[in-house]
Amino acid sequence: MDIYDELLRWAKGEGVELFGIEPRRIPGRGIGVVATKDIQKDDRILHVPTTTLRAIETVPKHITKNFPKDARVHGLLAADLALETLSPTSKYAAWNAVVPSQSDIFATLPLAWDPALHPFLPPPALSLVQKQLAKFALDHASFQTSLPSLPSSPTVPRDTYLYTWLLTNTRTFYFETPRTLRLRLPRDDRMVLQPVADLFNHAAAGCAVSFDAASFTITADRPYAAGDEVYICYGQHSNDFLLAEYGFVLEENGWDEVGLDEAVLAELDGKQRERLEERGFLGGYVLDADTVCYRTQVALRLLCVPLREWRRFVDGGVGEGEEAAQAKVDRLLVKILRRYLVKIDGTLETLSTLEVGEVGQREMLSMRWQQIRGLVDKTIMGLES
Ligand SMILES: C[S@@+](CC[C@H](N)C(=O)[O-])C[C@H]1O[C@@H](n2cnc3c(N)ncnc32)[C@H](O)[C@@H]1O
Repeated sequence: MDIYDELLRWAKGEGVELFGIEPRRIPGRGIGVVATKDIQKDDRILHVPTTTLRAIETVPKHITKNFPKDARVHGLLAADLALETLSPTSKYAAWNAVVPSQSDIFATLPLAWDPALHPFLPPPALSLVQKQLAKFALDHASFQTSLPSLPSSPTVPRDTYLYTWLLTNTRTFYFETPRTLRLRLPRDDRMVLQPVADLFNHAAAGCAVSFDAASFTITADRPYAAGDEVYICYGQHSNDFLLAEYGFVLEENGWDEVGLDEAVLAELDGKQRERLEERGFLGGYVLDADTVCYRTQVALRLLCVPLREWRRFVDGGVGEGEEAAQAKVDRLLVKILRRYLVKIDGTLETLSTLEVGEVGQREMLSMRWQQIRGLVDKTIMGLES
């Protein structure tokens, strides 16, 4: 019996039901879920009882009681995995056997890459990785403090905990349990691990995931032919988000966007930044395949029109010289984006000769910067036409 059959046998015993799908190895994406027969739109394809979930409630008491009262669910689930995976008699052995290995996780997740590669992440991805590092440091400190009080005082290397922490980060679903609600945990920490449902890969549009107190259900969003990979959508995420949080980028991603803070903020002096801050418009500048965001328009307009006119624009008023003002903003934007293209090309050039990290990691970074270059280029062409 292979590891997937073993997982399905175990899952069936837990009440998990699969309808016309099965897990399969997919080149470049680890494991994914594939249709074993033709599936119609709205067909129910997976049903997972909430009793199978690994949640804050299922973390053994001897672990939770040694963690601080306000410990994050993420940190607790990772602790449970790190301690339980070490045990050969794990109740979750069938699930443990199919999840990505430590070396796979470390190769794909930027947080675990050689830090010398971090400056080459696009700024929005870098900012997410820095936030992850801060959260990991807190969770790891709690974990280390708790180890001596656990039965047999185990020794768990930092890398083992980092592995289970990242595994948790890439495989959890949003779910409200009685305890996450009672403790009023932040939304991003209302997480559960969901064996089998966690085998679905992501696409910009995918099957619908719904849940209630009793179960999670996944329903086909469209027809699938036998042999097709079936996806869910982890959220409306840009490729920078997917890279930082999940370690991949999509070739086709209608939710993709390019962060422009670096390029736009460089144009602003201290007073201008202060003005934008006062009105809630400092930073968060992005463009996507179709538009440059309103926040960017507000920031650049400050550089193009007298203050009184800018204030009227921010307040939603349109003055007489609106067309001329917008033309000025567009010209400035083209100039800024052209400068940004030069910077992107420099980054791509450096990446092509860099020797830190793994080849696959540098290729992933180059691919992402090429995507960003494509979106910036497209925007310039749109503005100039
Ligand atoms: C919830 S798991 C999905 C199952 C996973 N492929 C596995 O082997 O166990 C999420 C991970 O799957 C991979 N993944 C998901 N969607 C992907 C996609 N569209 N392309 C490449 N990798 C993807 C990433 O490594 C991500 O961190």
